[in-house]
Amino acid sequence: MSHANQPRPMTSRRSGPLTGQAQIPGDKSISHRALILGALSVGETRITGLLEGEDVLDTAKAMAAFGARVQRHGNGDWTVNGVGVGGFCEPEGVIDCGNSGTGVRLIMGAMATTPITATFTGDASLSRRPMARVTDPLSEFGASVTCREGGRLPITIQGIEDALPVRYRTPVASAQIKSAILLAGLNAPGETVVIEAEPTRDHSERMLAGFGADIRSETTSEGHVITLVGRPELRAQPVAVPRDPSSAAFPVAAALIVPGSEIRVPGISRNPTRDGLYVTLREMGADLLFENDREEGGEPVADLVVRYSRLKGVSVPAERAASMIDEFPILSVIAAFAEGPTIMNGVGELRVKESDRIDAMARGLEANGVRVEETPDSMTVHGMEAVPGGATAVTHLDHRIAMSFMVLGLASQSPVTVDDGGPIATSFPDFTDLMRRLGADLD
Ligand SMILES: O=C(O)C1=C[C@@H](OP(=O)(O)O)[C@@H](O)[C@H](O)C1
Ligand SMILES: C=C(OP(=O)(O)O)C(=O)O
Repeated sequence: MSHANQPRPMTSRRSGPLTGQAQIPGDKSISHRALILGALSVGETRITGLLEGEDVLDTAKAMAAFGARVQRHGNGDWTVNGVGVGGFCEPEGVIDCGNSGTGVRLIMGAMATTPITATFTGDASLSRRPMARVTDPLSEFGASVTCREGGRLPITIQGIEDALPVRYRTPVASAQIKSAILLAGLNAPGETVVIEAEPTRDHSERMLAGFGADIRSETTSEGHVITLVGRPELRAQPVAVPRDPSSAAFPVAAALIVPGSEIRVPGISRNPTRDGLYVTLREMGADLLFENDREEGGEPVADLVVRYSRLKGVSVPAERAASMIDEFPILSVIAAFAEGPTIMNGVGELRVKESDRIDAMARGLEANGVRVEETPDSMTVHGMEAVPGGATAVTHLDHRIAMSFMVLGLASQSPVTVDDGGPIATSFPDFTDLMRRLGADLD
């Protein structure tokens, strides 16, 4: 699915104090995985709290195309009757993953060791993104891959029947590469091993274990090593999807930079592979209070109270990047209101997300009067007392760029406009209404 083709400009304006409770939607990463693992399981998986953003709805459609029975029963309430590991049927049509890198990469992994053929496509943003990082290891299982030059979509994969297990060191820190390999390893005999130089989000490991797979993670001299025993019978599970810390980052940022604000964000993830932004904000002097630590759906969560804070710039270490990889756009907005520079290191991966996020944020911030310096894998934002605003930022079909500049405009001197807010629907369809309920002036 692709969001409306007509660009939808949005504008945000300097707002009064934000107050109230921000009910964040379900985690996008966990939602994708719940649908895919449900489809690869025997029995009925009931999912509650599923994110009903376009990315996830595209994955739901894809799982149905591969033969699972996927049904919506109410807001976030879904069931998936799976076909078992290796049970995917050959889809009749092309699998359109819209704007979603997670969707297309994990689904290619899930089907690569089943003897069926599938063709994958996506929107203009997804079609620019590198896919060889996933199709290369899938070829090592024995799958045949046909793709556009440069390893980009559209891609046709002919899955292999007698796959061989793979031992693979990921070339960059990427949970999508890791997860695609693990999903392919489900239908290979023996042990499939993924080695990461540094840990990335561990939702796949947690959920594969929850569905009955034999999977273990350990840190050795080689790095972070994940070992999966192939050909398990995955058992259908109830999945309660926790709320998305990457989506929560936007109202959290707004409360931090709009004077007089205090908001509450219930049930936010405290998964250490996802909390780098909150560690960084604490270092910047943010007033963050986490309460009621608990576990939901196998994930650590807590309630967060955020208050407006006078912040100072910091240097973010490169080894923290993976645990906050999607939060750098909104961090660069927060940094614009901090005292001194905020240096973001080891962020080269931002250049191959839905957009080149370093370039998109640097150009948009500069247009709105903020000084930014960049290198191939770093970005430095120089904070200022009063951010001018008053310009239009180009979003390049990137939801997090759009939401970041909508937050900027809530505290800048003059309004901020984005050329197209449509892509926000891929991850946070309720963003505008939720922000308005907190008192934000945007449309
Ligand atoms: O595995 C996932 O669900 C995701 C992993 C991240 O990508 P990489 O791990 O490939 O950097 C992140 O950018 C994306 O939003 C979701
Ligand atoms: C990069 C992101 O998602 P994906 O890779 O799934 O498109 C994101 O949500 O910021």
